[in-house]
Amino acid sequence: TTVPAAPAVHEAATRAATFDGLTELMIQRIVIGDDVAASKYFSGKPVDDPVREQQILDSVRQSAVQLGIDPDSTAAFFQAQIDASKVVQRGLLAYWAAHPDKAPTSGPDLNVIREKLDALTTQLLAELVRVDHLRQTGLRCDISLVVSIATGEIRHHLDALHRQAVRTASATVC
Ligand SMILES: O=C(O)C(=O)C[C@]1(C(=O)O)C=C[C@@H](O)C=C1
Repeated sequence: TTVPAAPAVHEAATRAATFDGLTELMIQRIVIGDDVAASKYFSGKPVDDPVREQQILDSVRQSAVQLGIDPDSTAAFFQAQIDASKVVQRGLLAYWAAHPDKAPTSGPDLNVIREKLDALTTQLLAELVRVDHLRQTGLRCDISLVVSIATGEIRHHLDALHRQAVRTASATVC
């Protein structure tokens, strides 16, 4: 009988994994912040919705337990994603207030945007499971993250505001 070499298998998985998938989804969520900002520009609703935030955090905690990942670090990760959206929203709303000619001419329905964010939450949770081991590798985690973020920022042509949001979003990954 062959005994599987568990540490070797784990090594291989660690080497193979990257943060490319996770950072892609984080950036997609940040870009949706543009739609949220446009919707709030027209509705006048505040950027902060503490009730909605608590719903998201409670729900991801429950999912984390079911998926076998740490609920506290999962909630911290999603709090960072929410904070990143607020960076984008505040930046755009301030810019549009100062330059109304640059403001959007229509805003999408917030409920429709939230459905998109909920779908991304499910995908982000699956990625957190996939990269769970990589998040605990210290310097290797930091290096992998920097590479994936740089790749994603270039692919999405992110401006300074959105790159700032990526920094906020990625703060709790490693
Ligand atoms: O749903 C909203 O109203 C948003 O602004 C999005 C979002 C989020 O990132 O999920 C961000 C800030 C709010 O406090 C609540 C949720």
